[in-house]
Amino acid sequence: MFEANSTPLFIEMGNSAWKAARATSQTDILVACGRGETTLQLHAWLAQQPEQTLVLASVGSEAEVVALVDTLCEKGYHVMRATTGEAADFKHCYQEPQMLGVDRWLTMLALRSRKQNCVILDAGTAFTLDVLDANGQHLGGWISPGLKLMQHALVSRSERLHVNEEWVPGGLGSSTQDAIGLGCQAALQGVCEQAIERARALLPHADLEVFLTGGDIRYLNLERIGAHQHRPLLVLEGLYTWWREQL
Ligand SMILES: Nc1ncnc2c1ncn2[C@@H]1O[C@H](COP(=O)(O)OP(=O)(O)OP(=O)(O)O)[C@@H](O)[C@H]1O
Ligand SMILES: CC(C)(CO)[C@@H](O)C(=O)NCCC(=O)O
Ligand SMILES: [K+]
Repeated sequence: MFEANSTPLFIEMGNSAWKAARATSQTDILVACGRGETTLQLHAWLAQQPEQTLVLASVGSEAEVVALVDTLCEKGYHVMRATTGEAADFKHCYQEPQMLGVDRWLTMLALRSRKQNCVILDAGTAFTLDVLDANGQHLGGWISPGLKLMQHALVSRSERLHVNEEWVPGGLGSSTQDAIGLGCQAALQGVCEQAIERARALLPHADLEVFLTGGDIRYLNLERIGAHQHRPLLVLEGLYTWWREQL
């Protein structure tokens, strides 16, 4: 389909990490190929990749993104940047359309061709919900703190509190770290379950497809979520869809 050296790298600049993927040559399937935290790490990583065309989207500040794109262009890369905008067969409901985060917009772009009612749960730095109906209408969503943000909000307000990366699983914690881990995990689980419930209430007679993405999905009790598809690269899939439609 594409020449290996003519297909771009797809890069999402998230709130705390960047993630990259490339399309396999035979199919439309994306494969994750890089991840890092700083732009310095991104430049070092890019220097080792063959691609010279970059398709990117960023939830960072406009000044940061512009500076990054300028630097990449100076280094000789051809950069295509996706921003929240308009797309055929899909309409989002924000009164100020550009205010919708590009990561959220891209997940819906990736799913709109299904013409299904979709619930999209993204558990990253922030937790986001978006509901897209079968007519391609975005009904709206939620934004709440992600797991780490919740934990750090507690720690930042009290000298006494500390968190662990991992905590002992179970119902109740018998240390501060476990109690915070379990409490925040329960909050994340709760927001996911309520999100699905709310979407069902809005679309009572319709089938709903539930899509999960974001690294913190691993902390969810998936049995309680019910039928779902786990799509770790959903934002990048949307970026790929966007790119295909620019050609
Ligand atoms: N490949 C990975 N390597 C290391 N940590 C990961 C990986 N994937 C996910 N994680 C962990 O999962 C958490 C959530 O991941 P995700 O990539 O969804 O969000 P994020 O990078 O924190 O947020 P954002 O997408 O807003 O930048 C991160 O805090 C990270 O610690
Ligand atoms: C909510 C986040 C931080 C999730 O990554 C991002 O989508 C964003 O910055 N959004 C802008 C605000 C909004 O979507 O309403
Ligand atoms: K995200």
